[in-house]
Parts: sequence; structure tokens; C-alpha cells
Amino acid sequence: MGVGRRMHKQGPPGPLDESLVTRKRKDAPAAPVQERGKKRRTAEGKSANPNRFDLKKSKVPAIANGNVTGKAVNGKKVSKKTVLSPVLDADDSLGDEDIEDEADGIDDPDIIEDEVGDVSVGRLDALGSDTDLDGFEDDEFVDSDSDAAVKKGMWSEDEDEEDMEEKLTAANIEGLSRKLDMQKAIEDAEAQAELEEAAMQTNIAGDRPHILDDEDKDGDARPSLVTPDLQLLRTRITDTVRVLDDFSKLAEEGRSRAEYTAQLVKDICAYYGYSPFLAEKLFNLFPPREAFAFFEANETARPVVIRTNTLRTHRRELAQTLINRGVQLEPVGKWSKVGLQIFESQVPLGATPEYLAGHYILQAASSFLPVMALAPQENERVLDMAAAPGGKTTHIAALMKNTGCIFANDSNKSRAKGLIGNIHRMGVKNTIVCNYSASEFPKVMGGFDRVLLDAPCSGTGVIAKDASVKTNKTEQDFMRLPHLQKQLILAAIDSVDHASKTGGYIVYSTCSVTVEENEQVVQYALNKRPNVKLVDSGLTFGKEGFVRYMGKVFHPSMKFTRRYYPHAYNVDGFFVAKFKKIGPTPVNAVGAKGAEGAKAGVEEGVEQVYDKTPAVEEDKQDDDFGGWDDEEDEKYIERAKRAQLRRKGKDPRAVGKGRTRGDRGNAVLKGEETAKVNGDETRVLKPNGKTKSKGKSGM
Ligand SMILES: C[S@@+](CC[C@H](N)C(=O)[O-])C[C@H]1O[C@@H](n2cnc3c(N)ncnc32)[C@H](O)[C@@H]1O
Repeated sequence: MGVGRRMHKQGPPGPLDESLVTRKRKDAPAAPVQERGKKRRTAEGKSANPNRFDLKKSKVPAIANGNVTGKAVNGKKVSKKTVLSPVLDADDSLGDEDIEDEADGIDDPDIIEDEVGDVSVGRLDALGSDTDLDGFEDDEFVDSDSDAAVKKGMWSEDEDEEDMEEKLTAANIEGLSRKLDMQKAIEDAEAQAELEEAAMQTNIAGDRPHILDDEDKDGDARPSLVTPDLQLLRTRITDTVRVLDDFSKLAEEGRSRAEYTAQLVKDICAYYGYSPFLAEKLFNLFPPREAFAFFEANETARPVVIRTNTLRTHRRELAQTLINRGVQLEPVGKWSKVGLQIFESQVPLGATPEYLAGHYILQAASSFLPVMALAPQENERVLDMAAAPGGKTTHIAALMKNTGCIFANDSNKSRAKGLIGNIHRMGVKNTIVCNYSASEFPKVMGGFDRVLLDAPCSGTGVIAKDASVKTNKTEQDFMRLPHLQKQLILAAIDSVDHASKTGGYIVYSTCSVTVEENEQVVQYALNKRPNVKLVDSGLTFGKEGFVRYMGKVFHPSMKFTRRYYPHAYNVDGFFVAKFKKIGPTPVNAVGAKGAEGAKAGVEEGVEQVYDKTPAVEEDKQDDDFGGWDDEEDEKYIERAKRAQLRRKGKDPRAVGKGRTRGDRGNAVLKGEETAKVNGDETRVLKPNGKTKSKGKSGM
């Protein structure tokens, strides 16, 4: 079998270890290197729509992935066509079912990973499932500061590590030598970049680059070129970044920062194909140079990573077996004991016997992080509120060594079925799948030791996988999604038992980098639930969440939250926040609506006061940050829903009437006693909140 599509698309990924992280940070100024990368987009090839960006023509050098465009790897030319097809695949794969989802079109890096993977895998492949035979604390976290951790090999565990490493090194020698080649290529590129940068600095020393139009002194940015010369555009972007970096020295007289910034955002839209709305939103997250690195990193696929299912195997064994099959790989980094980064494969990773036997799952590296932060313990009761397709559920099950009980919920029926498939493939036996809107959850049941809310989001962290995000997210999306996320986060908090002996934790995560979907949602939760506080996630890397943003001030503990960016860590953009519930749900949080109906779902002996209604009947937030205006939002939400239906070719009026796939209710599996997958049976939640166990997969 040939090398998979994905491998061709992305080239050998760069290592994700922390040394690289540090290096990449330092690398920020090296952006001009990529200028040499002979972007092959041409003016002729550019779509008439300036916001449309034909990625097929974009050959951005893969510095972030440790390779340069077109570099031959093992005799094979590495192509970088990447990102466009994933978009289409991802959308297609959601099919019509996503209409019934409250947040359809929402990204899940795992899913996308699955569907764009080179490997000929079904939609479930990307969903991780995995297990850790060793305790979480020991296995998932390695204190990178400690000497022991540094001395420990990446394959560390209880065996003779050096022996093991030697064997694997010998078997994997080709991959490792290629890695050295890659490192050399990066170093050469860096050296070249430094030279070019130095040359440029010399050229402009004392000179102020002429960027803004002469006639345009009234503050309007220069309009985008009708048929932009991409090379010129790029040069102008780098020049503008440099001016903004050293404004007093390099700005032309009489020009303001705002003028340069407006021009830069406009050029970014034209060059990378973003809508002005999203380009500005993302640009504002970073200083100009870092923003440039972020947009640039979104043009390159992230490394292919698999997660070992420790319920079925050990990472060393899996690595050895895959190496024997012609897969070139290495551990993902010291921060994870279960991840393997794939450099190249002679076999489709979604069809190996090991894959089919559930020994691993294709899963984006950053998707490990929320589960690591959650740190589920054996014998706990855990809720995964938005679980499909199950990458994180199966990881949780592995960390719990199949003990205790996980409720894995998703409001999308077809995705919930996929979740069941993954659970079976990965040998998970402690999980009950249910199909509610997560906002109902305190009503359905509560008293969990830990809750993971991996929330539906806009996917601005996974643009490299789904370039459609560049243009299809609107202002309404950034009203509608945070609104839903705020509902769900309160539901997550109210579902946790504050008196849990081992837990009492909630983890909130998204694969988006916007403040509206992250800090603002977290701040809302802090405002509405004084019985929770943010705590250290225990994650060894990641940037601190914003404590201030565009004039708004968040709670100082927001620094405990973690942000992940493609340009900083070569992982998908992600956000992770961990809360500890320190007191019972306040009585005023218990809404009147639905309180009666909630009784059936409350377990005997659980004394905590749970919210009995979806968390929307809150008093109006007094500030706009971290709050919402129900009525005002409702208009946006409805409008966005209608627009979304129209985009899918459906008539919103028709959908409103009669029964559609979208109004089958949230508990699609309600009333079904068992669901059969691969001939095996699993327990599903009964409408009254009780469960029934049948078949081989009993607890
Ligand atoms: C980011 S994905 C979850 C990925 C999953 N945690 C994993 O690791 O495989 C978000 C999920 O939220 C689900 N979803 C959207 N709205 C929901 C709601 N109101 N309640 C529960 N799930 C919802 C979507 O169907 C989607 O599967």
C-alpha cells in the first residue's frame, strides 16, 4: 500500500516535544523564512472573490512541520496541497443529521482528523479511544522541570527503557534519520531566514517602507488589489508587521498604527482568504507578528498523531508493531505517555489489524489535553457531556481502567451511534451512552465526580483542517455559540457533586481560540456560580488565558486556563479550563421550570441540590462580557439557524412545520433498551434516567 493521502499532504510533521515548543516561540521572528517558500498561488489562480482562497495553489513551506515545501522525503516529494479537501470532507460527512444538532457545523478536531486523514478510515477512526494501564497521575503528567523527567526516556515506564529505546531506534532508524534531516532543514532555513532578515533590516535601516497609499491620508486603508500579486501582498504583510513592531522608527510620518493595522488585516484577508470579520477577530488575539505566525500556521496541517489504547496494549508494543509494518513514528513528546507521532506510513493507519482491534485511535494531540486536565480517577462517576465521536470518552475510560462509570452524552443521534462504535472497538466497558441536549443534564441526573464539557464551537483552532471556517463563520455564530456554551457550562457545573470525595471537577474545552467562546464563557460561569473556582489544570504547557482583553477585565484566576495555538506548539488551537466545585449549587440557580420532571433522574442518596432546568432563566447579566441578553440573542440565534438551514438547501419554514429530523427530541436513544454495534450490545439510558444492561458489555 502506498503512503496515505495525509502523509503526502502534510509532509513529515515536526516533533511536539517541549524543546520544540520553546524553540518555536523563539522562532516567531523567523517568519520571513517562509517568504522563500515560493508560494505558488498566482494572481490568475486567485478566485474573483477576494475572500476565497484556493489552497490548492498555496504551497506554504512547512516550517512549522519541520519540513520545507517540496523537500523529498525518503525519495518521495512531499506535497502540501492540504487543507481544502478536509473542509469538504468534514462538511459532507456530517450529512443531514447535523441539522438536528443544536450546534451543527461545529468542529471537532478528532472528527476532522478522521475524515481528512490520509488513511482510508471510516468516520470513527479519528475518535480516540484509549486507555492507560498505569495511573493517570503517573502516566500522563511528567514534570518537565524535574531532573528525573528529563533523564527518563520518552518510552519510560517500568521496563528497561534504554534497551527498549535502542530496539525501537534500530527498527525505526529510517524515520529517525529523516527526523535529523528535517532538523537540519529547519536549521538551514532558520539560518537563511536570519540572513534575509538581516539583509532586509540593512536595506531599510533609516528607511521607512512605503506601505500606505499616498492619496489615502484620510485614514482609509489601501484597498486590496483586484487581482492581487501574492508575492507583493506577502511582502507588504511582512513590511507592515515590521513597521508595527518598531513603529516610531519605521512608520511614515503622519500615519497612525490604526492605518497600518487596517491595511494589514485587509492584506491578510486577501492573502489567506479570510472574511474581514474573522480575520480581525483572530488578528486581535495577538501582537501583529504573532498574528502573522498564527495565520501562517493555519496553512499547514498539524502532525498525524495516534493515541495508544492502554486498555488493549502498551505504547511500546504498539510502536514496535507499527514500525514492523513500515510506519515511521516516535513518541509525541514528554507530556504524553500514550501519543505517537506518525511521520510516514506504508499502510493505511485506519485499516491495520491493530487499529481494527482497537489498539489505537487517530486523534489530534491537543485533544488529549482536556482529558489530562480532567484527570479522572478509578471508580469515579464521570459525565462527558458532548462526547461523540468518543475520542475523549475512550481516553477517560482508559485512565479509569474501565472501572467506575462514564455517562457519554451527545445530542446528535447519528454521532451518538458512532460513539457506541468506538466504545466497542476500544474495549470500553464502563460507559453508558445517552442522547440528550447537555443543557438538560442536571435534570436527567447529577452527582458526578467529574464532568467534561468539550463544547460545540466555531473551530477557529482547527482552520488547518477545515478552511471553510475562514469564511463561513459570522457574527451570529459568535453570538449563538457562546450562548449555547454558557448554557452548557452551567449545566456541567450543576451536574457535579461538590462533596465528591475524589473529585468535584469540571473541565471546559473548545477547539476554538476566540475569547467569546472561552474566557468569556468561563467568566460567565464564575459570575453565575460562585460555588466554583478555577484551578490549575496540571497541564505542563500552554499559554495562560487572557486576564484582560480589549479593555475588558476577567477574573485574575483566568490565568489558570490554558490556550494552545498551532504556531506556538504545532497542535490544533485549543482552550482548556478546569473548575473545582466548592459548594452546593445555589438555591437561586434552581429554576422552577421542569423541576418536577427532574426527580426521576436524581439518584437516591445524593443530597446535593441540582439545577432542575436548563440554565437559561438567569437574571440578566449586567455587563456584556460574560453575559447575554436572552431576547437580543434569540433573534440572532433564530436568524443564524434559518441561515444555516438555507445553506444546507432546506427551507426553514418547512423545517419549522411538521416533524423533521431536527425535532425528534433530544433523547434519540430514549426508549431503546440496547443498541447493537458490531453484534455486541451496549447499555443505553432509559427515559427515566435508569439504565439497563444487556449483552456482553455489562459493567
Ligand atoms: C467538539 S465535539 C465533541 C468531541 C468529543 N468530545 C470527542 O472528543 O470526540 C462537540 C459535540 O457536541 C455535540 N453537541 C452539540 N450541541 C450539543 C448539546 N446541546 N448537547 C450535547 N451535545 C451537543 C455535537 O454533536 C458534537 O458531537
